[in-house]
Amino acid sequence: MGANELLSVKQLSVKLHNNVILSDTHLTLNFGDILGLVGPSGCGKTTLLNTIAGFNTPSTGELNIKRNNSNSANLVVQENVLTITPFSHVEPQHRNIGMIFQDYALFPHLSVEKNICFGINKLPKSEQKSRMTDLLHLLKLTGLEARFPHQLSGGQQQRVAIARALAPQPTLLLLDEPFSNIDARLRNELMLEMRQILKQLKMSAIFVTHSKDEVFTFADKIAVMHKGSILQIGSPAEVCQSPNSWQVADFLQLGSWIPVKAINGQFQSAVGELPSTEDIDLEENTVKYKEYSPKLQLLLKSQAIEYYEGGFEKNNVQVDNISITEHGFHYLLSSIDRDLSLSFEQLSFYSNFLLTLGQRIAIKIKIHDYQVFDSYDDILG
Ligand SMILES: Nc1ncnc2c1ncn2[C@@H]1O[C@H](COP(=O)(O)OP(=O)(O)OP(=O)(O)O)[C@@H](O)[C@H]1O
Repeated sequence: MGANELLSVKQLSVKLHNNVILSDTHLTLNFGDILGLVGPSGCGKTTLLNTIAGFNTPSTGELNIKRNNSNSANLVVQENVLTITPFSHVEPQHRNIGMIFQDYALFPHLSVEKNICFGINKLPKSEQKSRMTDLLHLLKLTGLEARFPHQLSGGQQQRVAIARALAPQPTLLLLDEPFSNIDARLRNELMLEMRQILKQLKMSAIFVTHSKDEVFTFADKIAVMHKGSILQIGSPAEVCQSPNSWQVADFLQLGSWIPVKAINGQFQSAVGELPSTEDIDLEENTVKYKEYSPKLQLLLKSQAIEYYEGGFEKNNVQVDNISITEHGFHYLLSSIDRDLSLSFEQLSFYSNFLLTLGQRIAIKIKIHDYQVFDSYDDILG
């Protein structure tokens, strides 16, 4: 493992009740990084988290977890690396990992104080007291130590769950959908505060979420999962700028999709020909599509759409839906061209121009570095 790596997962597969849930999964996490696992429901996010925590056993592959808290290369010694394989299981309590469950799993019959100290009750009383006082302060829970979980708000319960997970001073924190039970209005504020706390503690963390907004606010890196594998891992900016597959771009809703046909390197669409591909390295792009695939899709961001005012003879779309947002009017456009192979129904377009429902207008694509993906493999399953 590299000096800065806290966790490495190699060729991991996991079977549950004879079903393959994870296959050939690779992942590395550096000290101090917060990684968000995202993907559609059922893709295996919780299974991966539970396998790292030690609640599932790998069928193949290997996990390596460092147990020390330091990222200083010369302090890392081999004995501090736990290696977990199908033949060498390490119990969850020996992994030095803290886990926060979606429902927080606080002990209802224990006070805040006893919940927090649950995992450190073998330490001397003075040490327990000192860690608890620090955590109460850090998580703004001072004064609530005698309360029971049912006497706390959802946000306070989450803070207690975090304090309890941090008390044993884990190397890694795992959080399963940590913000899903928090009121939508408070969620953003709480995410920013929790992120600050984890950064202050230099704590490494992996969290699971369904929400792209959550992952962009809370994570340093994101891993997009699909059908039991990680498709792409990188910083939010890297993944948004260069999604490596149709599934990644689609899950993160990076733009609208319109069908295209490739004819000698030139793409045709229901809103005209795309700018020339002369500058595009087709060799490189062939990893994303096969020229004759029947399901080539262009990823189109609203800013790449140019509106021709008064160009009615070139009308190619009509306005099917209008809503008002903080970015101006949001229109959903469908193509007028009914060529089934190229028509589209929901092109998202933000503009300050006032258009009316059913109005036909002309648009043009103004991008030069467009991204075309092949969604055929996904349709085949
Ligand atoms: N104990 C189990 N035995 C058998 N199959 C399971 C078990 N736990 C989960 N699965 C299956 O594994 C797949 C992945 O489940 P998992 O909970 O890891 O997905 P997820 O991405 O976290 O989903 P969600 O976002 O809906 O929570 C699902 O098809 C689920 O039905």
